Amino acid sequence: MKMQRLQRIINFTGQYKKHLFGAMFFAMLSAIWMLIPYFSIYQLIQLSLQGPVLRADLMHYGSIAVIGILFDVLTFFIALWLSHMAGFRLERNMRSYGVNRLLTVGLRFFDQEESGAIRKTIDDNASLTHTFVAHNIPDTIRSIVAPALILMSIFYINWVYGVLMLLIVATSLFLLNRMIGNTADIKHYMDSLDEMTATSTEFVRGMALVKLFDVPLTVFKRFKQSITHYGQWALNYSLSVRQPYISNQIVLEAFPILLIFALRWQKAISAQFTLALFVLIISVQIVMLLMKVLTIGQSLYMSVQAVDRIDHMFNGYEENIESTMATASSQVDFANQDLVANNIGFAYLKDQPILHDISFKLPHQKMTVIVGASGSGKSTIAKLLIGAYRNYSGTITIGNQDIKKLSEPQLMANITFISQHSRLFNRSILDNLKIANPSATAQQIQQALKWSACDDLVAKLPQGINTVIGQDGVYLSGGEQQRLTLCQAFLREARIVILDEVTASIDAENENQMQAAIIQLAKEKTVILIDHKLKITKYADQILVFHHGPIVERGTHTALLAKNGQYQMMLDMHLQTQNWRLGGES
Ligand SMILES: Nc1ncnc2c1ncn2[C@@H]1O[C@H](COP(=O)(O)OP(=O)(O)OP(=O)(O)O)[C@@H](O)[C@H]1O
Repeated sequence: MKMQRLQRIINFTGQYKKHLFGAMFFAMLSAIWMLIPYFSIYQLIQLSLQGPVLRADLMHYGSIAVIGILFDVLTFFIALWLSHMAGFRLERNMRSYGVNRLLTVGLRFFDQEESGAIRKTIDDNASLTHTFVAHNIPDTIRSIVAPALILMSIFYINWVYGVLMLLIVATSLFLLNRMIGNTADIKHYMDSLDEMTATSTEFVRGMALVKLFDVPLTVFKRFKQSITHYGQWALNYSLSVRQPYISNQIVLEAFPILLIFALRWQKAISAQFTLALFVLIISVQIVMLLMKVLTIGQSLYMSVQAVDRIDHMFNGYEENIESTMATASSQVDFANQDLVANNIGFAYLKDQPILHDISFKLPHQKMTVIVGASGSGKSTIAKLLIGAYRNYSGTITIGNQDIKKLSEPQLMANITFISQHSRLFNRSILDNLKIANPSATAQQIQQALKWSACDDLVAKLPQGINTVIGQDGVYLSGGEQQRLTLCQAFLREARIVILDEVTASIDAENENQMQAAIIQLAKEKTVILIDHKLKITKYADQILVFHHGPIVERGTHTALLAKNGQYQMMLDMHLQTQNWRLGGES
């Protein structure tokens, strides 16, 4: 299973797979060159036992050692260069994979997952696999091949020393393995690290608010808890590896020290003793190299997890698209069609209903305003209308088409959805408008700019409609951006426009201009406006009042005022808050 997953990571290197195999080959060569200095030392020890070592011998074996080191460095450099080529391609392909999967998931995904977390999951996991391929693979090859060759050579020289070396290395590796901990611990470590990173992002984002409102830092309790949790895990982990760590140090360091003491009591240095000392010293080197092999298990686990983590983020979000694949290719046209919702019931979480028995009709080319208390489900119904969630009870039809049977592209070709979070790209205004309708003529664009009250705004910009947003100090206010997104709505051919709280955070002047634009838009298209300012409601053909589940009132502004019910109450409260503000100003 792990091999298959490893194969999957390697497949992400694409055409650079051969670079990876090249890197493995050069890493093997470098391991052979790495042994040359040890060979020189061994030869010099042998010579020293036969008498004083000649300068010429020293120069000879010294030169061989230097050549060995140079070739070791060169071949390992080539190995790393090739593995980095493969690693960077892998990282790029992993990112493309993540981005392509973004295109396959339904809108529900973007409602449930935070954009920052999505970016982080794709970016961080892609870099994790890069480290594995670019660094760990050549390191591991070298760290396996070199010790294996050393061990074989020692066995060849003297099998007793071979066994001695094997014993030292095996004991040390056993202890080191205990130090690494199990995969559950590593997963725990990664999870708590992720949690700490996520909460730290929240901490940085929220800092401005803390300063503005002068609130105590206790609001970041979750951040503190995540640090404590991570710290606690790290401490427990360190304490749990205390014993094997100390034992390992004894194996690696105390034995050679004991041998040096033993040396003092020797009358003459025997060849056997010198060889034993050489074996011990070289064993330490082997353990150092093999340590890297042990940690590769950890890196491999983390890399395999990396692909799984990206997959996991998307799992379950493709169902919308798959279930409607059959009809995806056919075009549908909502022109002159009414939108009808019948007995809609919906809950994000089981047993926590948000919408209950909702029925309404949105006549085409009319303006419907949805109002209601915060959390009453206004945005939720909009999400159902655009097909982001399809697990609701009841039916939503446009003409005779059940929207559950339409694919997301079919729906989005006919519906424009704009929320207060809609943003423009940092491209020219014209480019942004063309995104809404690539075939819009200059005349249509001028008309849309006029209707959305953006013509003056564009005229004031240094390069007019070709001005690039965010460049040369050109920035647009939130209200100006909202007006331009409304201009996009005019340009789109979609017959239905849903506007979710688009005037929520804009000033009075922008609001008046937006209001005029929305009234104009309703002459062209079917408009559904979710609103809490209750200024535009008097122009609506229909108002739907939501109240935590069902629709409690419906009708025109005048009809609802006559009812003197929930709508009137909301209006009174709104007026009251406006008076408070006026009072504050005076
Ligand atoms: N993605 C989601 N997952 C789970 N619950 C959600 C999600 N989005 C909204 N909710 C919950 O559904 C309820 C209705 O939310 P919704 O955003 O539809 O209300 P709203 O009427 O638009 O409120 P507001 O006027 O404050 O924007 C709220 O209790 C909210 O917490």
